[in-house]
Amino acid sequence: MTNNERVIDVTDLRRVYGDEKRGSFEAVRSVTFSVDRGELFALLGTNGAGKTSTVELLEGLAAPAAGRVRVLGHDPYTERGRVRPRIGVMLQEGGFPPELTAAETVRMWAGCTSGSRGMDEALEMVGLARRRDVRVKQLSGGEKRRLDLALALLGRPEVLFLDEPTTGLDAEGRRATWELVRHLRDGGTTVLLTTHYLEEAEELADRLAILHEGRIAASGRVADVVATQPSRISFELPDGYVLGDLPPLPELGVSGHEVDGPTVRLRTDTLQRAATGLLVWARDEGVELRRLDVRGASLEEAFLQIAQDAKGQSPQGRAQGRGQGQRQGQAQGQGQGQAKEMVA
Ligand SMILES: Nc1ncnc2c1ncn2[C@@H]1O[C@H](COP(=O)(O)OP(=O)(O)OP(=O)(O)O)[C@@H](O)[C@H]1O
Repeated sequence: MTNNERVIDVTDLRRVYGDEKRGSFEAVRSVTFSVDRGELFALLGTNGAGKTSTVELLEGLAAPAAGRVRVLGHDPYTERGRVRPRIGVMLQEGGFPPELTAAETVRMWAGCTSGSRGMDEALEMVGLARRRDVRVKQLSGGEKRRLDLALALLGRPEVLFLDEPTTGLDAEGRRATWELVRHLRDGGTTVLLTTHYLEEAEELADRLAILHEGRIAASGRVADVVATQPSRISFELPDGYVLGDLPPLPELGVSGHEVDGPTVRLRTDTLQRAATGLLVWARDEGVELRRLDVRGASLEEAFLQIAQDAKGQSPQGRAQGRGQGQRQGQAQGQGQGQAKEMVA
């Protein structure tokens, strides 16, 4: 539950690596977003998009080149002492001493954390209670990630930063971590998550931002980001039929189509109208639309499209994009004559 208290507030954030002498690189370029108390916010993006670079600034591990960061009302870099005890951080790589056991690792860490949750409780929460006496070097990759999470939870943080928390976990471990993160969020913990698993963001995030080359390419509630993408209908044309035999696609609210042998794929922002129009047509014709598949857009489709659009806007992306999409028709022209040839 959120209560509109801005726990994370980021305005026009920039991060630059290197220097003028060796050459510099701007990894985070004018990023602005905020996260309310009790909200789970996901940062998504392709490799190198700038997720970790952004999160590190929020954790106070580095100072921004420009812009403003506030976590719990404080600058996490210059007021680290005020912010650090109230946040939990799960980095991408824990780097624990390999000879210590899981329990010793937690005990060592607990010594550096104020307001500690008990060691047993932390290990229990991440499902490592039975592995407490196993040395870190003997833990699996997924177990190490969970140990990392246990350490982040020790201080009963108000804000939890999770950088790719389920990378390396099997399906069961991933589900268990989702369950735990949801439970923490429901208990009022504010969570900032980075992930490459779009299903994870779909499952957990109240809101998200998609980063591309250091900029936010799209943001909002998951449903709103997904709703920017068209729904899809695919089916096989009945024997003896061609695309031009269907009702006019613009009248069905179809915004684009592809024909691949007998398979027709339609894109539409008015799914019910298009699906109804097609089914009524099939009934009236007395034919079956084989392999009929009707589906709303997914976050994965939205992500891929947004990343592709963002790439297309960079000079390099435009050059790469030339020549793409030639097989895709626009409903306005419909290209039915050409499609007839393709399916005849
Ligand atoms: N210490 C550094 N020095 C120079 N460049 C860096 C440094 N750390 C990251 N970068 C560059 O900054 C860009 C953003 O990296 P970052 O790790 O923030 O991306 P990311 O979105 O977290 O990627 P991934 O999903 O692969 O973890 C990349 O081009 C990366 O090569």
